[in-house]
Amino acid sequence: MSYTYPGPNFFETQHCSLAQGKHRLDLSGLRLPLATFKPRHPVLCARLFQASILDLHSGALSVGKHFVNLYRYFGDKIQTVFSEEDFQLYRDVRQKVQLTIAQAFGISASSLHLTKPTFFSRINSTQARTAHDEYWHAHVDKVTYGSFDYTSLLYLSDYLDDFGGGRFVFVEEGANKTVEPRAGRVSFFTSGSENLHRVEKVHWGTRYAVTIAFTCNPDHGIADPEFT
Ligand SMILES: O=C(O)CCC(=O)C(=O)O
Ligand SMILES: [Fe+2]
Repeated sequence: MSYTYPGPNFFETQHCSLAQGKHRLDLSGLRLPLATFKPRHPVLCARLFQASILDLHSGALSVGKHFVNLYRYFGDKIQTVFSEEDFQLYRDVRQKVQLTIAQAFGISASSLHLTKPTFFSRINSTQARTAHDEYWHAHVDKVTYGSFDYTSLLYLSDYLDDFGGGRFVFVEEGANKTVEPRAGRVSFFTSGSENLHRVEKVHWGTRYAVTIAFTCNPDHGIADPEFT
């Protein structure tokens, strides 16, 4: 199946604009599901202390070396964890990011499809327990995740106020370019080898972010999560 996909030169140009701080979108002030999850469920959150990934699409929440499915675990009671507004907000954010990426790259928003995994991440300075937790390795998203064509990162906490370390780094010969997470800051870039990147180890505090990915291939698209 063929689908439109901008060429590598285009990527490089866009990548440079990102490094100059252009591909940033400020969504600060938004209350996202993870932020509401914590105060509503302090006991659960304490028990799930090692949780690092939450995927609202599948319900997968990482707990130490394993994943539990929140939707299965809570069943009908999931409504005590999330509300319809949380899901609406998630969809609104996804749409806003999608429109912004389309505009920045000069493509039609309808040619972008949300893809998986799209997830919340929580990183603190506790030791990684599985290779999966080793977020600091340099990687190419398309290789790591397969279907990604565009990666976006929405940060939910502030570098140096909420955590130390944890900056996002584009790995480039001669010039590493970093993005400092700020709550509400969104950065986005094409997901190929032109954008090899890593996250610095978090030395203290807790860093929250959402990785939202898009594909140009409709076969790899996923639907927004629904509140049921
Ligand atoms: O959280 C970040 O800043 C980057 C995460 C990342 O590289 C990824 O999810 O692939
Ligand atoms: Fe990545």
